[in-house]
This record gives sequence, C-alpha cells and structure tokens, in this order.
Amino acid sequence: MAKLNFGGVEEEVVTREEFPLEKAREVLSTETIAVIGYGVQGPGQSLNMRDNGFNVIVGQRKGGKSWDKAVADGWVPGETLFDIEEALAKGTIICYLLSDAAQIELWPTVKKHLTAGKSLYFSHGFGVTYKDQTGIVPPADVDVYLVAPKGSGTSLRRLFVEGKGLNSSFAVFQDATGKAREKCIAMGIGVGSGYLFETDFYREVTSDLTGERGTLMGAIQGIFAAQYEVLRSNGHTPSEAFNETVEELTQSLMPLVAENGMDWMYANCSTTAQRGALDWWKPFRDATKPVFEQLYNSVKSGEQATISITRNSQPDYRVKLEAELAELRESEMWQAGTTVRGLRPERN
Ligand SMILES: NC(=O)C1=CN([C@@H]2O[C@H](COP(=O)(O)OP(=O)(O)OC[C@H]3O[C@@H](n4cnc5c(N)ncnc54)[C@H](O)[C@@H]3O)[C@@H](O)[C@H]2O)C=CC1
Ligand SMILES: CC(=O)[C@](C)(O)C(=O)O
Ligand SMILES: [Mg+2]
Ligand SMILES: [Mg+2]
Repeated sequence: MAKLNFGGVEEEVVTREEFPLEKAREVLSTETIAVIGYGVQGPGQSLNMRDNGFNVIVGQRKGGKSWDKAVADGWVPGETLFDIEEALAKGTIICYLLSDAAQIELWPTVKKHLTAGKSLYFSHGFGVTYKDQTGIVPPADVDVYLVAPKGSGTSLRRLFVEGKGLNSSFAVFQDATGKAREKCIAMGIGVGSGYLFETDFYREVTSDLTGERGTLMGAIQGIFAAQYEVLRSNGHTPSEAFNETVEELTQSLMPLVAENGMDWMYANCSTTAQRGALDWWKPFRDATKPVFEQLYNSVKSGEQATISITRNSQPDYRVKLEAELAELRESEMWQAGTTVRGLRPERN
C-alpha cells in the first residue's frame, strides 16, 4: 500500500500500479463471481468485470425491466444469466447488489447458498452494520468484504469505458479463508476502481448516508431551491434564476473545481466574485452546520436506516417515489432547466 499525505494526514491507499489487473485476475482465477441484482451498480460492476476478463455471471429475477436490460447488455440466459437462486448456487463470490431494503427479504435464500469458503461481497456497509434491523448476519466460515464505488453505477461504467476510474472504498468484515483482503482488493480493481482506500463497514455506511443526504444530493438541491426562490421572488426570470443557480455551476465552475480545487476556481473568477464568495462561504457554513450535525446523529443512531428500510418496504413505495421525483422534475426550476439544457450548443 502506498502511504500518501492527504492534507497533512498520512493514509494508505491501494493504487492500480501496485495491484495491477493481471494480479487481480490471478487472485480470482478460480472464482465464479455472481452479481445478484441488475439495477444501478449491478450493470456497472458486472460489465466492467466481464470486460476485464473475470468469470462473471448475473442473477436477476426473471422477467421485468432489469432482466431485459441484462439480456440487452449481452448476458445470455442459461449461460451467464440466471434466476437468483441458480446464480447463488453457481457463484463462489456472491455480490449482493440488490437495493439495501430488498437485501433483507432475500437474505434467508442467500444465506442458504453461503457454504464454507465462499465470499459475500457488498457495495455498502448497510446490511451488516444495521444487522439489528436487517437480520443480515453472515455465517462465520465465509469471507465478507465490500467495495463501494464512490459514485453512481452509471458513472462507474461510463468512466471505465473512457479509460478512467472512480475511486472506491474497501473493507473486510470477516476473513475466514485468510485471503479475504486480497480477494477484496482484486474485486475493487476488477469493477473498475481508480484507486482504493480502506475503511470499515460502519465508517463506510455512516459517511455514505451522510454524503448522499448532504452535499452530494440533499443539501445541494435544498440550496439550489432556496436561492432560486429568492431570485424569483425578487423579479428575476426563470432562465436567469436557473442560469445563476445551476447551469453556470455545472457547466463552468464545478468542472474547474474538479480539475484543480476551489481556490483555483475562485482564482479564475472576477475579483468581485472572489471578494463576495470569500465573505459569504463562512455564513453559509455556519447556517448549515447544525443541519449536518442533526443529519449525522440521525445516521449514527440508525434512524436513517430505519426510515430507508420501512419506507422502501411499503408496497406502494415505487408509486410514491415516482410522485416525489415528479415533484422535483415538474418544479419550475427543473422545468426551466430542461429548456436551458436544450439550448446547449452541443445538443443541437
Ligand atoms: N446506485 C448506486 O450507484 C450505488 C449503490 N450502492 C450500493 O449498491 C447496492 C445496490 O444498489 P443499487 O444498484 O442502487 O440497487 P437497485 O435499487 O438498483 O436494485 C438492484 C436490483 O434489485 C432488484 N430487486 C429489488 N427488489 C427485489 C426483491 N425483493 N427481490 C429480488 N430482487 C429485487 C431489482 O430488480 C434491481 O435489479 C446497495 O447496497 C447500494 O447501497 C453503492 C454505491 C452507489
Ligand atoms: C452514488 C452513491 O455513491 C450513492 C449516492 O451513495 C448511492 O447511490 O447510494
Ligand atoms: Mg455512495
Ligand atoms: Mg449510498
């Protein structure tokens, strides 16, 4: 592992140079990797592993959208695509990539197929960490580890195809064979990770749940909405409000942040903008920090897991979810966004 300095703190990371694809293939050469679930992570991880030359099969409920997508992606029924129980029986590394709530329901079936020496692989620390709520307690004689790509399965695949990679965290929860760590890292390389940083199941799930509820998804929409509403109520048009809230951020400024950091983005804006942004970021931090504290405590106590599980297991959850997504989509701000995006020169 390479020791690197992250802002003054030394951490160890696994890079592709020190754990090349060849080595990953060697470590997993006798394994049958069964990817269970073909939603968002399932396709990204299984296709990357297939293209990387691993022995991969997919297990998915027959019929339905995900099954058809798997067939369209080149998985062959009866050869590399099976119903879930068949894939569980054939697999020696079981990649449990159903939604976290669905993992609870299928657990008794999965457990039955976890014979000694097999591996149970997750992409989230959820099921194991919140075992009091999920009932997921792996048998003692299997390896249990996770690789959690830090991004959507869609990006994992897109970046892989472009020859890039997302970074992932990895963690070993249980090492029954003495080889769990090596297998875990090999899986991380196989699914297309850029570099791998080590964590444990608890830290993975608590940071992940905080991030997606916070700056990655929840907080950002909240801040967008607040600014948009203030601009609109002060007489600005939808296009002006959208451009100054979202479009400029995603098209111009965030790519600069991604490239070289916040100070560099600031340095490439006007002195007027810099002055204002430097004066205002701390008040925004101070205003939102209590909400982040509240969020973290709610994650830590298990309350967010409870909400996720109970809401996701309601029979009409999909319908309600669609209505909530429609509320976002049909809001004036995101409707204005559809029109603004349509005007991007490259879309014509
Ligand atoms: N969505 C993402 O990009 C990311 C997901 N993860 C983690 O990866 C894991 C998989 O997540 P997603 O790919 O988002 O899952 P998902 O919500 O897309 O569902 C995956 C599959 O589960 C199947 N499924 C749902 N309920 C089922 C049931 N009762 N019985 C059998 N199959 C059922 C669906 O057909 C679907 O193919 C989770 O642990 C998640 O936290 C980690 C990083 C990012
Ligand atoms: C994409 C990702 O890493 C998330 C936001 O944590 C998730 O989809 O659960
Ligand atoms: Mg995440
Ligand atoms: Mg997540």
